[in-house]
Amino acid sequence: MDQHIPTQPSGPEAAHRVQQALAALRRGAAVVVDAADGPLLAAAPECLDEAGLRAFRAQAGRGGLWLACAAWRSPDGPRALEVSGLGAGELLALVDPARSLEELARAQRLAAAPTDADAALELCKLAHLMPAALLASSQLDCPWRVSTGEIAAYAGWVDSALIRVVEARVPLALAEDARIVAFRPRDGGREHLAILVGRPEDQAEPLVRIHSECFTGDLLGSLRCDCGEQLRGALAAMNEAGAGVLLYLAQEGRGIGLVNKLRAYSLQDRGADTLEANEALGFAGDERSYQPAAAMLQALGVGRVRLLTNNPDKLAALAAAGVEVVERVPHSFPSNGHNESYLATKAERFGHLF
Ligand SMILES: Nc1nc2c(ncn2[C@@H]2O[C@H](COP(=O)(O)OP(=O)(O)OP(=O)(O)O)[C@@H](O)[C@H]2O)c(=O)[nH]1
Ligand SMILES: [Zn+2]
Repeated sequence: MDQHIPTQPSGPEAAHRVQQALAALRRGAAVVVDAADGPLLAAAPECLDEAGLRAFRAQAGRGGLWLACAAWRSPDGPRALEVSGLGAGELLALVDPARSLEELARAQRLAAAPTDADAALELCKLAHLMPAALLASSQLDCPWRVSTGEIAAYAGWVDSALIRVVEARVPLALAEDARIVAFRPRDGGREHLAILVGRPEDQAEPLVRIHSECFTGDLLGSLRCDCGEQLRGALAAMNEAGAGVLLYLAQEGRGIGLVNKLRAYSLQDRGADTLEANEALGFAGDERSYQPAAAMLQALGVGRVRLLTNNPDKLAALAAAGVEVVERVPHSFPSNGHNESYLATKAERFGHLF
């Protein structure tokens, strides 16, 4: 048996193994999570077709197949369903967050998930897939293996350093004197961008905005949220003030990824609010880390800021990372006929200061 014994849970080699596992999951292949109780074979049901499921069964051998979902939790941990006889379409239907919870609860077929199911579910989150995993215990060889320690250490390792890659002048309609500096995460993932208006490094306390990517709001002008207005409003305020830094973080959907955000939207269309929708999918309300934002400010030599935000988490995260927030500058815009309840939920359930 190819028993993988990690020396360090974090570092380039461990990160490489995690990344290979993420890519494998996304194309429907099975990966092995080396856990305390032995190897656990895992695949993402949303990426499995019938052929993939057959291959999974062959790798799993004679043991049973379990389906775990981060949303199916009891106070004792994740729960799972015995799914040995089911087809790929049936598995997918079971993890459909819009219908499964209720049905499963009624049938009361949920049992305690195999040990270390959480690590497999975390791997799905890192792959920006739905946190649901088909699981089996396996003794067979598999080219993609990661340990639970490597999975746990991965996000922190990625966030702990950024590489400053390039700087270019990019005149913007709202701020002609603008530059973009790109910062690449340590795992070679998508770059975070700092948009510098004027010369913020020359100001004692420049305006700063931490903005998480929102494809729908920023680019398409979606009216479901306030992101587009916040983005453009921040650039205009910085232009007006003569300088500022807008950190554009590659953290779509508060860190759950665009596809999962669209899943959350579809749950919101059935009555959930933005927090409940995240939770029904098995995510926390907010899955972001502001470590990259603090690291970018430090790299840019900006240690004291006036932060454009309504989000208390951003204030706390910057302070904890050693960036002094001398002032919170409120950053709200009128509602538009589609985002009233989104804005109300931010105030009522996320503690946003309006
Ligand atoms: N999961 C999820 N993400 C959403 C939803 N609506 C918007 N987002 C994402 O939320 C993020 C926007 O967050 P920010 O602009 O940083 O706003 P904020 O956390 O409200 O904080 P401030 O605007 O600074 O007060 C973007 O990544 C959006 O894609 C939603 O309904 N569900
Ligand atoms: Zn948005």
